[in-house]
Amino acid sequence: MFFRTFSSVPRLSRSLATHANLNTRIPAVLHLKTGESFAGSSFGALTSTYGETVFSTSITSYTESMTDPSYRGQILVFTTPLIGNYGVPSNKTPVDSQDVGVYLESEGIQCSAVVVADVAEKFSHHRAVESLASWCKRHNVPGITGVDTRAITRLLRDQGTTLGRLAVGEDAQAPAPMDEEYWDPSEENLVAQVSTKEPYVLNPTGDVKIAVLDFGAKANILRSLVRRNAAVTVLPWDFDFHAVRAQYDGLFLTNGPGDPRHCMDAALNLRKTLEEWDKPVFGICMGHQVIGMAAGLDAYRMTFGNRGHNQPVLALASSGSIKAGRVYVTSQNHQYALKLQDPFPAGWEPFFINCNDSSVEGIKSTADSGKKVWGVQFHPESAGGPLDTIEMFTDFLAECRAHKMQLGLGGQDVMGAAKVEPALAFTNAPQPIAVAA
Ligand SMILES: NC(=O)CC[C@H](N)C(=O)O
Repeated sequence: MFFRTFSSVPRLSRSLATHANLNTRIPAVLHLKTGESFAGSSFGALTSTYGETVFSTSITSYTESMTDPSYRGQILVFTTPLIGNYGVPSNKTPVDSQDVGVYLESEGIQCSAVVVADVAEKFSHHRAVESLASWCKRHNVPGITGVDTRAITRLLRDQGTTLGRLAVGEDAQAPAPMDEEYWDPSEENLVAQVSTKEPYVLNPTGDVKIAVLDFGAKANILRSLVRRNAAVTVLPWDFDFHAVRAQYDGLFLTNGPGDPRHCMDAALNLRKTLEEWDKPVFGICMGHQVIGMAAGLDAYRMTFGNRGHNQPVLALASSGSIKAGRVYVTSQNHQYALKLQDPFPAGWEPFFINCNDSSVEGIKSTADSGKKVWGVQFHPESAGGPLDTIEMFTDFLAECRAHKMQLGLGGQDVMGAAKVEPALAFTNAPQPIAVAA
């Protein structure tokens, strides 16, 4: 196989030598399945790994990105050259917050490895408790530094997301893996690995009951609901929501890693719910893709996806705080997207498109469909990224509250024949959910 080795950028190598506590004498090599190899130095865990090599253009928020479950199975290349300069905060929720239990986006680092031009071992931030290198080491995640991330990014942009291996220490001396040795995370159902195994409840005294199907939820999605006083029940991704729908005022579908085709059953279940239920439904990223598949749209794999905190999207329709014709700057992390088709399935319309590549960034139910369903490919909850679309959470909960009020006033069960179970007495402890007969 054609094999090229790119050496480190000299300027970066010199700056590396000034950092203490890195494994700077320990070699590391990033191999791409397409035949290129990039030699640098190890930081973080002294272990080798496989993954899907992707790049993110985010300038800050490396801790949030690395703990985002949607990055599961990915070797994350940061295009910003200096990463680690503000260290890593503790991942315990501050005592004044009763919400989600973690400060970052999940309990631990989710990506397989990180690729950084110039990792900073010296860090400075009032919240920082350790360096990026020591955090990676504690979570057994390897990193490589001193490589030309510009060259890697240009390759990935041209040839698309590419399977890779980060070889560390003695492994770095070994030849590049054979094609069949590369691990392809898209073959696996990564959602099943990261979703909660048991239902649990946050903020049980909230005034509106929201069920969350967890495909790999970022903590800030849960925080964004709880901070707007929703009582949030987080359910496993494959939970039979249809059977318990009567207990909730709205349904939320989260982000999640991997190929959305692994979630086709969830989409088919959702289709059943959407046929019989008119309460509000909101989905983000994987959740949006699941809504789209339920609506009859196809999902496809993009060349290199969109990852970064500076993706402009144009609103095509007005809804709540979103105004048609405005451009919102958004946080994104996805490899797949819904196909734009003409006409759209009956009862659905495009909501946003990406200003860079014209990909579908959102869909919604039409005003005359009698439904209140929204899906967005980007991340309104940010963490990291701009807060341009954060009020979509307020919009969603306002719709859930309005719907609940109508029910209260009319005293009618909108599900017709469906039997309404008495609300469960939830606590914060994980507990089984009663399934309506
Ligand atoms: N952040 C997400 O939910 C990503 C969704 C899906 N895994 C994709 O890559 O497109």
